[in-house]
Amino acid sequence: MTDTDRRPVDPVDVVVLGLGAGGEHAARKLAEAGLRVVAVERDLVGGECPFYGCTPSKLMIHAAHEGRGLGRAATRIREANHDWSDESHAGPLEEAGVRIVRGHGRLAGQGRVEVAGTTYDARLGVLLDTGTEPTVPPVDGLAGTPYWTNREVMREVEAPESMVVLGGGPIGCELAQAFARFGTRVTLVEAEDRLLGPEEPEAAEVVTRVLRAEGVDVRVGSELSRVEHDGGFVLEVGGEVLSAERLLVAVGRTPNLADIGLETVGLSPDADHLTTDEWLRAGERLWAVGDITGRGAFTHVSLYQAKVAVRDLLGQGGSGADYRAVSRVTFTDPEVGAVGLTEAQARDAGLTVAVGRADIPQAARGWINEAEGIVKVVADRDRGVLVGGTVVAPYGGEVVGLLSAAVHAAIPVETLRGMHYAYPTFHRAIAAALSDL
Ligand SMILES: Cc1cc2nc3c(=O)[nH]c(=O)nc-3n(C[C@H](O)[C@H](O)[C@H](O)COP(=O)(O)OP(=O)(O)OC[C@H]3O[C@@H](n4cnc5c(N)ncnc54)[C@H](O)[C@@H]3O)c2cc1C
Ligand SMILES: NC(=O)c1ccc[n+]([C@@H]2O[C@H](COP(=O)([O-])OP(=O)(O)OC[C@H]3O[C@@H](n4cnc5c(N)ncnc54)[C@H](O)[C@@H]3O)[C@@H](O)[C@H]2O)c1
Repeated sequence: MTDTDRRPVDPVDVVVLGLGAGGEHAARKLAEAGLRVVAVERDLVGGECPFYGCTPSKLMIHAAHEGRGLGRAATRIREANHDWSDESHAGPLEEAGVRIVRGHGRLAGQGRVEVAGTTYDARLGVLLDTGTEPTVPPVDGLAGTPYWTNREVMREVEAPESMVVLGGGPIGCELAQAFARFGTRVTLVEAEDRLLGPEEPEAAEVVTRVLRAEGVDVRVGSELSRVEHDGGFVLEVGGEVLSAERLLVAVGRTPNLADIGLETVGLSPDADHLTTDEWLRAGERLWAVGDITGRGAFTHVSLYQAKVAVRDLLGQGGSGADYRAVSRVTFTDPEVGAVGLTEAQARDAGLTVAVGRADIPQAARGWINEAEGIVKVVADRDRGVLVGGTVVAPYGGEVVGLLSAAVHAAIPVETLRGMHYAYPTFHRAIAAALSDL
C-alpha cells in the first residue's frame, strides 16, 4: 500500500476543479440542486476575469475613454474586486452549500481529485475549469526582468512614461490604447503581419490606423529578440534598440493542463486543450469548461458551457453546446464586435461565400460622429443566411448583437433586408452591408 492509498477518501457527488467563471457557476447550481459539491481553488475564487482580466481592463478602458487617469481606474478596480479579495465570490458559493477547498488540485484517477492530502471521490464526476496563465515567450534575457503580464498591470496606480506592449491580440490592443490615452508613450510589437490575427483583416486595418493616429507606435511583423533591464528596459526589436520604462507581455495564454493529473485518466498533460463533446464531456465522469476547451477564451463561453454541463450532470437534457454563433468583442475604441465565421474561415469550411461591406464614415451616424469603422457580413449563398459578421464602430460590441441573433437563429438574409433600421444609428450600416451582398 502506498502513502496515497492511505490518505482519507471523502465521498461527494461532484468535484469542481478550478473556479473560473464556469466552474463558479456550475458549483453553485449543482449545490443549489442538492448535490454535495467540493470546489477546489488555489488562488482567487472567480478566476482571471474579475481580478486580472475583463473587469479591470474594461475599467481602465472606460477611464481612458472618459479622459480620466489610471488613478481613477485603479480606485474603481479596487472597489470592484475588494482589493483582490474573493469573499464576494466565495461567500455565495458557501451559502449555496459548496465546500470550498483551497489548494492545488490534481485528478487521481477516474472521478477522483486529490488536494491538500485528501482525495475526494466524486460519485457523478469531476468538472474541470482550470483556465490559463499568461504565456511568457523564450526571449533572450526576458526571464528575471520585472516585465508585466496582465496580472501585474491591473495593480498599477500610475501610468509609466513609456511602455512596450508585446503582442497585438485583444489584450495588447486594448491596453496599448488605454495607456496611450493615459499619457504613456506606447510601442506595440506584433510578430505576425497584422494586429488581431483571428479577426477580419478589415477590422485590424481600422484598429491599426486608429492606434497610430493616437500616437501608438505599431510595429507589425516585428520580433523582440533580446531584453535587458537596468532601471529601465532596453529591448532589441527587429534589429533596432528601444528603451522603455515598462514592458507588458501579452502574447497569448497557456492552459493549466500540465499539472492536473490528466495522465491518471488516460489524457495527455501536454495537450493544448481538452476535446469535449456537445455536453462538455472530456472523458468518463469528466467534464471540462472554459478556456481549456479551446472553443473561445471568453468569459461568456465558459459560462455558456457550464450551463450545458450542469444540465448534463443533473440529467435535465435540452440542447448540447452549439458554437456557430460565438460572439466576441475587442474593447478598443472603436470596438471590434464579431460573431461566427470570418470570410476566411467560411471559405476554409467549403461554403459558397458572399461578402457585404459598409464603411461607418459613409453611414449618417458615422459621419455625424466622425467615427471610424466598418461592417462586414459573411453569408452562405446556398442557404441564404449569414454565418458571420463584424462591426467595427463606436459600441461595435453592442451593434453586433443584431448579427449574433441573425447567425444564431439562421434568419434568412431576405428577412434581414426587409427589417426597419432606425435612422441615424450605427446599426443602420448593417442594412448597407446586406445590400452589398
Ligand atoms: C486582460 C484580459 C482581459 C480579458 N477580457 C475579456 C473580456 O473583455 N471578455 C471576455 O469574455 N473575456 C475576456 N478575457 C478572457 C477571460 O478572462 C477568460 O476567458 C475567463 O476568465 C474564463 O476563464 P476560465 O473559466 O477558463 O477560467 P479562469 O478565469 O482562467 O480561472 C481558472 C481558475 O482555476 C484555478 N486553477 C487552475 N489550476 C488549478 C488547480 N490545479 N487547482 C486549483 N485551482 C486551479 C486558477 O487559480 C483560476 O482561478 C480576458 C482575459 C484577460 C487576461
Ligand atoms: N475583449 C475580450 O474579449 C478579450 C480581451 C483580452 C483577452 N481576451 C482573451 O484572452 C486571450 C488572450 O489574449 P492575448 O491578447 O494575450 O492573446 P492572443 O493569443 O489573442 O494574441 C497574442 C498576440 O501576440 C502575438 N505574439 C505571439 N508571440 C509573440 C512574440 N514573441 N512577439 C510579438 N508578438 C507575439 C500573436 O501573434 C498574437 O497576435 C484571447 O485569445 C482572448 O480570447 C479577450
